Amino acid sequence: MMYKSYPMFPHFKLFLLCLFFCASFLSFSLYLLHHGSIYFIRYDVHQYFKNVDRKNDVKESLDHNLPLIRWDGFSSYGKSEARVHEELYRTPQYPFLRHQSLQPVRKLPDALVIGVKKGGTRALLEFIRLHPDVRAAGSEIHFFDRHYPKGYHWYRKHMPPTLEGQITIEKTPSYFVIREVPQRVYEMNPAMKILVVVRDPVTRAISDYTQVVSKNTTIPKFEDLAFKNGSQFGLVDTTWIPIRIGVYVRHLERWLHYFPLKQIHFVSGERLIVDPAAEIANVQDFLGLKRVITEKHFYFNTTKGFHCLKKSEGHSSPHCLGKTKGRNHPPIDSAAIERLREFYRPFNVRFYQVTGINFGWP
Ligand SMILES: Nc1ncnc2c1ncn2[C@@H]1O[C@H](COP(=O)(O)OS(=O)(=O)O)[C@@H](OP(=O)(O)O)[C@H]1O
Repeated sequence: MMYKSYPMFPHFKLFLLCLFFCASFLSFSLYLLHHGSIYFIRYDVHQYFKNVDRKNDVKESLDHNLPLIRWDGFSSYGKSEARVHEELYRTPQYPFLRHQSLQPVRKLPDALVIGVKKGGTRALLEFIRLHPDVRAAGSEIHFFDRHYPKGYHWYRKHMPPTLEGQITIEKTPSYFVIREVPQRVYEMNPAMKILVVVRDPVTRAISDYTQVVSKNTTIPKFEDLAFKNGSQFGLVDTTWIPIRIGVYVRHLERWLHYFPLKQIHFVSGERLIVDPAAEIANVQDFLGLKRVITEKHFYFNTTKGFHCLKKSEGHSSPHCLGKTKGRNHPPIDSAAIERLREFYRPFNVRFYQVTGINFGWP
């Protein structure tokens, strides 16, 4: 009788079971659609970079031209929520959000600090790398002068890992003066942003000499090296490298053969010492970065006699550049200094004309 009044009962039970599974599957799918797409996108990005890496291994391809992967992981959020998240994601103060979204990747540099030696290149690099959108190779890589035959793959391996939107910077001060370097940089990336810190060439030469003498106390006096034998500060020895480096316009002309002036930013080494925030503001503009590094990041250390950093990557406490930066220079005969100023003056004037900047060197 029971079976007669509910003839469909056994199938009905099955029907209910199916309904339960369908409902569960549907809600799980909806959940995935809402939250899970982020993981699929992240996986795609990861795969993309893996493929890029593999391609580079084989072809040494120019990965500076790789398109940036745009984040659209919030597309499944409601519109306003997506905007809020996207804003947070793009704000430099939230690197951890970025960190969650992309695999870091080593890229060839977007910008180079090419010189000049003893101009203040370390200070520039340490200051600009405070910016959350900048990653820098810590040491001088010397790719374009010493290690060029090792190829782009080798170079890229020496770059720090970056996240989307971050730029990579490398500094090797000898690049400015080595003949082959401009062409090599151009061939790798004609859009390379180039930074040069320049300093009064006489002070620069003395600084260079100070470094040499600190390693080898037996070398002759500065005056004996800077002038031809017995010329009594008459004939400047232009074969001596510390003198040659200071003829900036000659080196610059070689770079201008490959790069337009607007792609080269000049930093005044003197201003970098007295007002680092102002110089770094211009550098941030040149690199297309938000002005994040300001005077708040620096303090003047009276013992060192230079500006130091309140904190930086790898340092949570205030610190200055190392003791090889900001050394005392040996006393140099004033007549020798005057003669060197005379020697450099026409080259400096030409340099001001070419760059359109008067650096005000005496
Ligand atoms: N904040 C701060 N602290 C210390 N030193 C500073 C700073 N800003 C600029 N400078 C000047 O940087 C000079 C060294 O230049 P470089 O870093 O280009 O030298 S190197 O080519 O990398 O060896 C170094 O030259 P010397 O004074 O001759 O040692 C400094 O004058």
